[in-house]
Amino acid sequence: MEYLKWSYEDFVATIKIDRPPANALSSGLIQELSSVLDEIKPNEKIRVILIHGEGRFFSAGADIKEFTSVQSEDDFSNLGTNGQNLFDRMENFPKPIIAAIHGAALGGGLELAMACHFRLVTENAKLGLPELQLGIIPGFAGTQRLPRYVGVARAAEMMFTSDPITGKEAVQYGLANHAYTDDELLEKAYDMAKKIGKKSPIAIGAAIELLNYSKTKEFYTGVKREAELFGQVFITEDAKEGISAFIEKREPKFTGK
Ligand SMILES: C/C=C/C(=O)SCCNC(=O)CCNC(=O)[C@H](O)C(C)(C)COP(=O)(O)OP(=O)(O)OC[C@H]1O[C@@H](n2cnc3c(N)ncnc32)[C@H](O)[C@@H]1OP(=O)(O)O
Repeated sequence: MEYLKWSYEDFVATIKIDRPPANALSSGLIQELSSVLDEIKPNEKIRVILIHGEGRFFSAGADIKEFTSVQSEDDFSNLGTNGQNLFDRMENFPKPIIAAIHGAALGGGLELAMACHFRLVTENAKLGLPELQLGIIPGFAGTQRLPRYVGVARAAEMMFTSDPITGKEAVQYGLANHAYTDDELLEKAYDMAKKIGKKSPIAIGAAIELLNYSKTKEFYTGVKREAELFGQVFITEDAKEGISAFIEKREPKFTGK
């Protein structure tokens, strides 16, 4: 494993995202996460998964630098579908997955966290979907999951302004369950994971399946349309401008083309 470090103890697997400087979710990292889930699924010594990030952030999202090597609408759309599929698998995974978020969970980083069964945060963490700042749209099912947690109006504000909310606000809005100090986060998250690990894995698996019944057919129609538009928006001049502006560390100038 190049980008993930993981181990398990007390029925809890801890997966650390370790891809400096921002734990950006490259296609290689997404592939590794999928392989880790393959290993964890049959392992009876693992009943709960805790995901967190090494360094300053949980994850700053999909790897914007990798975007510059993607050429076509279809390739970009497929990149979105890959992430959507992994995150759907996580949400339906038979073992609970908890995200412990410090620093920032932005774009794909928040989409990853939203696919976990719940989120614990630090008070000052930044959570947001800033893709519109890049002239693109969220593409790992964030357009469908964020409104389920915070409501359509708040999701609209977060996406349209690209402004993140704090960990404290995330708890108020229902996006995260609890906010802790930086020092407390991992210990509290691990304690909670251990507590869940003492439950019957059969009952927990059944509870996860039942919780996911609230996901409607519209969700899957929505993520399919998200993948199409993710590709269509990516081939615009505005997307080239937004991504270049990020890499060149300047404000983008969008023209509507
Ligand atoms: C389907 C999904 C789509 C997406 O997820 S699109 C991506 C959405 N995410 C974002 O737009 C977030 C972009 N990043 C930021 O806004 C900022 O960064 C932070 C708030 C996370 C941190 O800001 P600061 O503390 O000022 O650090 P820094 O100098 O901007 O970043 C440190 C290094 O990390 C690289 N980096 C940050 N985010 C990404 C990313 N998402 N993809 C690739 N690289 C990233 C930077 O470029 C830089 O690198 P260097 O030190 O070489 O200049």
